[in-house]
Amino acid sequence: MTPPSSAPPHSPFSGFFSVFRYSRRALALVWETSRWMMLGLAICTLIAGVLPAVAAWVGQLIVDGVVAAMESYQAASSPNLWETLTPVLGLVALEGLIIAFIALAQRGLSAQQSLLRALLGQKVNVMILEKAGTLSLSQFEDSELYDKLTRARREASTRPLALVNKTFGLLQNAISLVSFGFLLVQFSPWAILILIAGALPVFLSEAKFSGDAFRLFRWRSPQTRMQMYLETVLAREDSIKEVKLFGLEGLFLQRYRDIFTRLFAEDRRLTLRRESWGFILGLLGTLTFYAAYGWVVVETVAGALTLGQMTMYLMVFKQGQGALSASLTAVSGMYEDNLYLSNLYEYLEQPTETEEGQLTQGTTPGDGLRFEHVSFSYPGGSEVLHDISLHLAPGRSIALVGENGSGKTTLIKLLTRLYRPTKGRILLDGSDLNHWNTQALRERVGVIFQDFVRYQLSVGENLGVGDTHAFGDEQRWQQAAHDGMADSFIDRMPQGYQTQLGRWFKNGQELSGGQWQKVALSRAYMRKNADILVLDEPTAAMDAAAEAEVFARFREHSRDKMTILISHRFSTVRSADQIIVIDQGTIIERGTHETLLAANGQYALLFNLQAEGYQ
Ligand SMILES: Nc1ncnc2c1ncn2[C@@H]1O[C@H](COP(=O)(O)OP(=O)(O)OP(=O)(O)O)[C@@H](O)[C@H]1O
Repeated sequence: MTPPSSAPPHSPFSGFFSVFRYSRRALALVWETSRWMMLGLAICTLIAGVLPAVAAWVGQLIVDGVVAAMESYQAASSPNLWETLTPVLGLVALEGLIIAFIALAQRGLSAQQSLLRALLGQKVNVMILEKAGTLSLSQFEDSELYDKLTRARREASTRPLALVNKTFGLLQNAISLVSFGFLLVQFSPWAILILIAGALPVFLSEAKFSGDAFRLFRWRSPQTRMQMYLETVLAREDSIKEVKLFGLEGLFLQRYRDIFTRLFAEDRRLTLRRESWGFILGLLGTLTFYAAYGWVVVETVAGALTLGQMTMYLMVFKQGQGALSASLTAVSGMYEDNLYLSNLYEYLEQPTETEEGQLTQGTTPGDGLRFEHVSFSYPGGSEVLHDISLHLAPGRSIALVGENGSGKTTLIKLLTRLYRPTKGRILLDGSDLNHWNTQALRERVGVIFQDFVRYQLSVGENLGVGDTHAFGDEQRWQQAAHDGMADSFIDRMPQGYQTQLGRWFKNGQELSGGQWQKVALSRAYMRKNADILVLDEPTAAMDAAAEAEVFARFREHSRDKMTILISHRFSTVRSADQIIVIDQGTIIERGTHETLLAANGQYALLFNLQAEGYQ
């Protein structure tokens, strides 16, 4: 399989520097999250960068001081041990102090990093969720975008900080290196070259393998998503019932294991290659270090260096090499973080539909709703609605009837502008829906879809979501529950409207299918200003008596509203002013119950079929 076209170029180093474009944004993100902590990080980094070289230099002074003290002590006629030792002990104390400061700076770094990680994780997650709120339904149904979202959520909340930490780590090591270089150059400029030559190969291999790791991660994201999905199905209360009854655990677990085995094989291959190359090239670094070691020893024996200088150079070499390879690894790690961050920004920069309309009122108030030659195809799919025209005036009702998959719900999605027609137009009060302000439009529509959401919130809040302005308004809940016939069972619940629903949280109560439907219906009644009421299969789970009463109330409530009702039960739709029969996306019949029966077409056929079933 080939990686997707959006993957970075294959050659390990082409485009290497271009990916650093996200570093600046990551830094800006951290800066916005907490300026003080970023400054604190910078200061601690500076201290932790400079002090090791100072410690090495003081180390040299100590060794040379000890040698000088030994000589002067032995040469003196009346040696005073304390007097001879005082300067050296002073240096030892200074070294101890420096080391304590380095430890303090490092603690400061790790404390600020862990606090920043929490703040930044929250900030990035909020950014991801805010963006999710601006995406259209069709974008959500696009699997590529969904992949981007999953990838962004999985990794990107930790990556910005990782990038910033590495940037600071790099800075710290660079400062150390410059100060080490300053000491080392006095020995020989070649020593610096040896240091660099030893570390370069490891860096190049790291850069290549981190690019490979990223491409792997990106390419496999549909499989990872399938794994996450299987985890959900196997471990969530809403699916476990069916999983148990059909005995699906073994089947799904096997699929879960198979995906892991495949992914793990790839991981193992990459890890082994990465580490073997790292080891081989790392050996080169060790070799150069010991070459330099030998050189310093030779120079010391030859008398060109003091014992103190030898100790210092060896320390500087060792630490310098460590700092150099750490900086180079940080650079390749930054490359990796940048690649991951590109995910986040790709997702955040996903274009959203521009809000075209500003209308909060139509040009012909009172005209109602009109579909004019509307056709529609889902993105990438074939046409599911063909040339639909209809008119619904205030105070009137329409019922949509048709087989499964004929396009009834799709029509509602167009009306609520979750999708836009591919041909024709939809008018509300004489103005094209596209010209309406989305919020003004949505406030006019109260809709319950068949797959309404069962929120794991209190029963009152489950009603309140119907009108965000009255989300916590208990009086409005009660009124809506009364209208939707949910009040009688809510009153019997242990904590009334405060009763927690669902099983996710402590003391959560589960409702029956019909009770949930009454909650959903009441939720639609929360929308007091809505003058278009849409009920998509609102009573499928209710008993016959409840259904009859629901519709009696519904008619009463919707006297001056426009109502659209979708139902497979003919007893429900027969009282609508106009019944529209849809077949494979086309309107094939329309009229009242009586005229359609008289016409003896599809409606009459289906009605009689259902009536027979009841006899
Ligand atoms: N999100 C989607 N993406 C692509 N195709 C879809 C989508 N939703 C529905 N369809 C297709 O559109 C057609 C109409 O579906 P729709 O849900 O409107 O039917 P319906 O009449 O409401 O059916 P039912 O009575 O079963 O609820 C179906 O063929 C379905 O496969």
